[in-house]
Amino acid sequence: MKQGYPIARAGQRIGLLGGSFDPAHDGHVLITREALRRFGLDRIWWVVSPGNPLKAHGPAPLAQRMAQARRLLGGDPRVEVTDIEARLGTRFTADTLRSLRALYPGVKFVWLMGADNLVQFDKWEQWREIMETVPVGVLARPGWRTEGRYARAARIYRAAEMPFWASQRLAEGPTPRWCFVNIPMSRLSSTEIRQSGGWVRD
Ligand SMILES: Nc1ncnc2c1ncn2[C@@H]1O[C@H](COP(=O)(O)OP(=O)(O)OP(=O)(O)O)[C@@H](O)[C@H]1O
Ligand SMILES: O=C(O)c1ccc[n+]([C@@H]2O[C@H](COP(=O)([O-])O)[C@@H](O)[C@H]2O)c1
Repeated sequence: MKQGYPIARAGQRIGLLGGSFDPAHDGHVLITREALRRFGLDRIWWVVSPGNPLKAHGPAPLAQRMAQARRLLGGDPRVEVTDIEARLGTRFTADTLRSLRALYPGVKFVWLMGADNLVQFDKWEQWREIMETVPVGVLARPGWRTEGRYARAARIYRAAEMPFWASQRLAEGPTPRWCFVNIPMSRLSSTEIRQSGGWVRD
């Protein structure tokens, strides 16, 4: 594997949590720990985005966000903070996933997101390709549980939804498949932290 790219073995179940992490907070840590357990994952990579294609304002510098995310995680060996999108030169998730599949044959990737992202998922570039090629794990977020469950993408792919009690098998088997899990929730958000002055950009 090229330098700077995370290591993974064929057969490993790896969750990908994409985000701006501007800054990372305990809500991210909570959903990461829950996703590991609920979706039966071996590892989770935090895919720190160079910039969300749907957001008009750019985030803090990538290096600053990566360093803060690593400090927050405190060296949990199951979680890796990666700048893989900057390395791959991808911005859209569908492109990132296509590149990762080619780079890591045999690795079982799962795309993870909070319920708020499921609501706007049908606006993402080639979102159907994402659904058709990668299992998707959705984690409850305060204020978004109901909207998430009835989002357009959720309705279109209702037949591919796995029951919560089978969530541990999300990474195995044919796609499309997705699963929504109710978890203990955190109200934290990066927007609120930024607005309260809790994150000063370099
Ligand atoms: N408190 C939370 N509960 C559940 N999911 C969350 C929570 N915070 C973030 N997420 C999820 O983590 C991923 C990355 O989130 P992101 O970096 O955008 O943080 P955010 O707090 O949503 O930021 P912002 O407020 O800037 O939109 C997204 O899939 C998002 O839905
Ligand atoms: O591919 C897309 O069209 C797309 C549109 C919006 C968001 N995303 C991804 O969703 C993840 C969460 O984004 P954000 O900015 O809400 O933290 C992050 O990995 C983004 O690259 C992807």
